[in-house]
Amino acid sequence: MAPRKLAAGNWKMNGTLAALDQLDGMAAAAEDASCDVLICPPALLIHPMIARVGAGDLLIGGQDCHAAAQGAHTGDIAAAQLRDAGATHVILGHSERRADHGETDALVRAKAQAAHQAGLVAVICLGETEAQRDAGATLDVIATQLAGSVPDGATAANTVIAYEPVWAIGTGRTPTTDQIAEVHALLRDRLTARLEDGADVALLYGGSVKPTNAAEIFAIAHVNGALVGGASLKAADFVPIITALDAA
Ligand SMILES: O=C(CO)COP(=O)(O)O
Repeated sequence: MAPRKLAAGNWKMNGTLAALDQLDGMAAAAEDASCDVLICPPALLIHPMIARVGAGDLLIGGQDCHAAAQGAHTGDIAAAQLRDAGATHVILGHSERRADHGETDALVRAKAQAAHQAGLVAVICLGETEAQRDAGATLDVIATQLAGSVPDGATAANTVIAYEPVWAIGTGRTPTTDQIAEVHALLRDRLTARLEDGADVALLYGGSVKPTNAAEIFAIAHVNGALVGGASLKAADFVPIITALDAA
């Protein structure tokens, strides 16, 4: 088995019901493509999205879940509630949540465990800051985040890892292909050493992925797809990224 290719869109805190119009083109591209295609909208849009696209090939996911199965956690969402709404995946440990909500590797690991228990695929995000890269600490930072954020029980079927350098998110700046290759090789090595099917875990790159740079990024060894922010909001931008991944 090889890693399944995945084109994933993270809508972050963007989109209202009017944005559902963008889904039709994305759903059509997902039907045509052999790679997996996932959109993670704000939680309020999960149900309307699934109602709009039906049980087709376009997968819908959440952007976070609580580590507990249920209970007194005002404002939070449980993994089982995402699953109940029809989500198949949940993004965890995005750098914006690590920064805005103080999420640690241990918390991300606990959330991933909750996601697995609920039957969701955890898309676990890792990435260095610009200061960490400038200090030459990138590989150490990534290895530490990976070791701390991935729970026991992770498999290629229930876990995806997304490498998202913090300085590349929403900036239009991307690492060189060598820099991406170096991190993805480390991820593959560590996952293969730790998990029985670590060679098959899908590894995504994220950070300023656009239609113009997607093909170059998808040609890098151990890049099995992308986690796309801004360019996943419009079908005109996201569909060419899906097509590039399918062709890679
Ligand atoms: O954070 C990201 C996806 O999770 C990347 O965002 P951009 O594609 O907008 O840089």
